[in-house]
Amino acid sequence: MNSGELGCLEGGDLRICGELICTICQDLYNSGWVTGTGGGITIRSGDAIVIAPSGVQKERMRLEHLFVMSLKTREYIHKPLQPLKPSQCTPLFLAAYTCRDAYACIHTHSQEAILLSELFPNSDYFSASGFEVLRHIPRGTKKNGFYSITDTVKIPFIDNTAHERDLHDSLKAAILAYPEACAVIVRDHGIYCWGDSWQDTKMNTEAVEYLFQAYLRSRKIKSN
Ligand SMILES: CSCCC(=O)C(=O)COP(=O)(O)O
Ligand SMILES: [Zn+2]
Repeated sequence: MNSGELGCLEGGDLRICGELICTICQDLYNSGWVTGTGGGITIRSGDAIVIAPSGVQKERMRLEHLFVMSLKTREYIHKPLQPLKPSQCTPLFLAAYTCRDAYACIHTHSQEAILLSELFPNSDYFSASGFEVLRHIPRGTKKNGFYSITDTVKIPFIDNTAHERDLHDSLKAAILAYPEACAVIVRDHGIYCWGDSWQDTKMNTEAVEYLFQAYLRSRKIKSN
């Protein structure tokens, strides 16, 4: 464990990851995809993963509030000096890192994810075809290429639970059952979305959330 307020977040790649986490959380808040203390993001640099604290307004976080964990040992390399706990999303972020070799993971609380849960109460997945934005959604990872407009993308649903940590097993099962998905919808809660880098993770989240918005709007117009 490094000493000092920032420890290993003082400089180098981990500081950059930490600064990105703070900035991207502000973007998520301004997009309306997180409110209150909900949602979050983690970013990885090699074996080190940077994690936000739990129960704080994520758009107001600063570097000194962040945790750093070793992916291999699961031990904390750095903890904030303030009495904070790591995000309850940590086991879920770890599922994306280990099952998909992701380099970042974003958790939103978007209303569109909630609306889709209501619209498809009995479906195992949300599916869509015919949208331009599909060309920006990877088949699980960009190493497998991207969807085309005529393809059908499937994004699995999992049921919500009272505690974030209890979502772990079903999230992991969905990640493994849908290798061509880069996101999972937690019913009536939000999404987890990952990627091969922080940039890919941010773009994948934007593309998936955009698809949800476009799908719901187009469905509304067609039903009028
Ligand atoms: C069901 S747990 C509620 C917390 C939550 O959904 C969330 O997104 C934020 O968790 P955190 O621990 O990072 O504040
Ligand atoms: Zn949440």
